[in-house]
Amino acid sequence: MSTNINPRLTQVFRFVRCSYADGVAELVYAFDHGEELIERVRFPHAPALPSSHQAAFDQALKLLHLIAGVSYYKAGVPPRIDVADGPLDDATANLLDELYLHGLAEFAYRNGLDLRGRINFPRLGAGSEKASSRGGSTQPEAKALGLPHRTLVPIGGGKDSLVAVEAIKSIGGEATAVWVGNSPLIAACAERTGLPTLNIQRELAPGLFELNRLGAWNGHIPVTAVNSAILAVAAILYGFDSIAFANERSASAATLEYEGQQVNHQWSKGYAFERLLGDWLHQHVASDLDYFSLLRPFSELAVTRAFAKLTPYFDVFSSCNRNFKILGPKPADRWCGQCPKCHFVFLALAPFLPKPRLLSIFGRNLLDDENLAPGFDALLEYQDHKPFECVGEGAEARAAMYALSQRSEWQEDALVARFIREILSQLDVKELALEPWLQPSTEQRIAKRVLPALAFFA
Ligand SMILES: CC(=O)N[C@H]1[C@@H](OP(=O)(O)OP(=O)(O)OC[C@H]2O[C@@H](n3ccc(=O)[nH]c3=O)[C@H](O)[C@@H]2O)O[C@H](CO)[C@@H](O)[C@@H]1O[C@H](C)C(=O)N[C@@H](C)C(=O)N[C@@H](CCC(=O)O)C(=O)O
Ligand SMILES: Nc1ncnc2c1ncn2[C@@H]1O[C@H](COP(=O)(O)OP(=O)(O)OP(=O)(O)O)[C@@H](O)[C@H]1O
Repeated sequence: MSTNINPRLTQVFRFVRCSYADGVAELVYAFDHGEELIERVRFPHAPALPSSHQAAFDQALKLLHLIAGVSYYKAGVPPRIDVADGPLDDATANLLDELYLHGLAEFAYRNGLDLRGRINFPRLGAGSEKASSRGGSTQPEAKALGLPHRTLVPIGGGKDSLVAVEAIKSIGGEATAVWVGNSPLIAACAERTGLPTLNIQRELAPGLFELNRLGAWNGHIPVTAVNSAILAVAAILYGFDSIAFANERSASAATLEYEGQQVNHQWSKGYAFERLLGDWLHQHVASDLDYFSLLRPFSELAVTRAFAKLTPYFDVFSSCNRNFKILGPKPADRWCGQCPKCHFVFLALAPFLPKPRLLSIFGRNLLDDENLAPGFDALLEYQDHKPFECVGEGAEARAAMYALSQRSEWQEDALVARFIREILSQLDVKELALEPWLQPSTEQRIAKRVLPALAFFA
């Protein structure tokens, strides 16, 4: 990218081309006629692709190109989107319109932008009723590829994916722990699972960092969608029939509502995206490739209860996202203790772990630090909205805090005592029970072969 381009002033975001050779996918983008931005995804020890799988692979790669473009599109959000390959079928255009609008909703809100009506991927037969095909696609399924009955289990370094791993291990069968990027923390968690591992490397186009320095728009992107698309390519390449994410039910709840639009930091972890991508893969890639979340029926509290039994992971895992920066310094400890993820995971594990055990994981008692009151207030949605982070619903944070307020070993800690003193009287105690949060819901799309893994949570 020539250094004098201000991406905020560009007119067109272009999906230039994508290619794959020798285990490396190249995804190429540009603003107007500026320099190319090239993202590379490296698939280690990639096997040769059988010719019967080529068409499916090409479709998955094309979707990855379109989805990963969100990191670059956001730098300028120009009024036009151009896809060099030509317009998209309705299902593909719908998926992308939804992903870019909702996945960038936090980005738009925090930058004071309104993306409604601005994101229109070019579609075949443009002018046809966009809304009519939103309700459910009638497109037939792609053919089955006879993919091996093996599961890719993405690992994020935190508690959720480790719970999913153990649930899948409980039913036997082949599974591989897979992660994108070069985090040593995630690598250590993946090793600890005892499963075979697969580490896919992703290099953002260096030009993006230059654009950021030049004052590009910047903010949150739906990174789970990017990881999901990478894993769909991997499933076809290496031969897996299932991709089992660990996105909990609570991820579908909006962070806040603004001018009639729901803003959800975790949109691409939510059920709406899971349905869109799962259906799209069945229609365009292979009818026997299943993409789903194994934790979809469960709240964050149900997940932390399950994780509390997984002691072998206590000295390796971390949910603190500050560990996962590509650039810049990482925290000295696995838990920074300052961010909403640290606060939430501490609070959500507390009802299910002996107190000394919890303190040994975090190295300190976050609920006994007055300075952290604003952080915990936001989690409880008390005088603030839920933080822009991957945390549970306000109501489940309140249920966890209430449970602690009833226990002598926690009652005197600064923030629990403050909850009892200042907040509890404003709440309806009937709505603070922990038990309802531990019940699974029925909404899920888990592949039939993997469904018995739900017994792990009984
Ligand atoms: C680790 C993190 O939280 N990063 C966010 C942070 O980025 P920062 O500038 O502080 O440092 P880097 O992570 O090194 O990124 C440098 C710049 O690169 C761009 N970028 C990075 C990754 C990517 O996939 N696309 C990109 O465009 C971006 O311009 C960075 O500035 O702040 C950024 C700006 O707000 C965020 O975009 C970074 O978020 C990452 C994409 C990220 O991986 N975040 C996850 C921890 C995250 O938010 N996960 C969500 C998943 C929700 C979902 O729907 O997918 C969650 O756990 O809830
Ligand atoms: N780098 C990554 N590579 C592959 N999958 C990832 C990566 N980071 C996160 N994921 C997956 O995305 C989903 C959401 O991530 P999330 O951070 O919520 O989970 P987690 O790290 O397992 O748990 P926690 O909520 O404690 O952080 C999980 O299925 C996780 O495995």
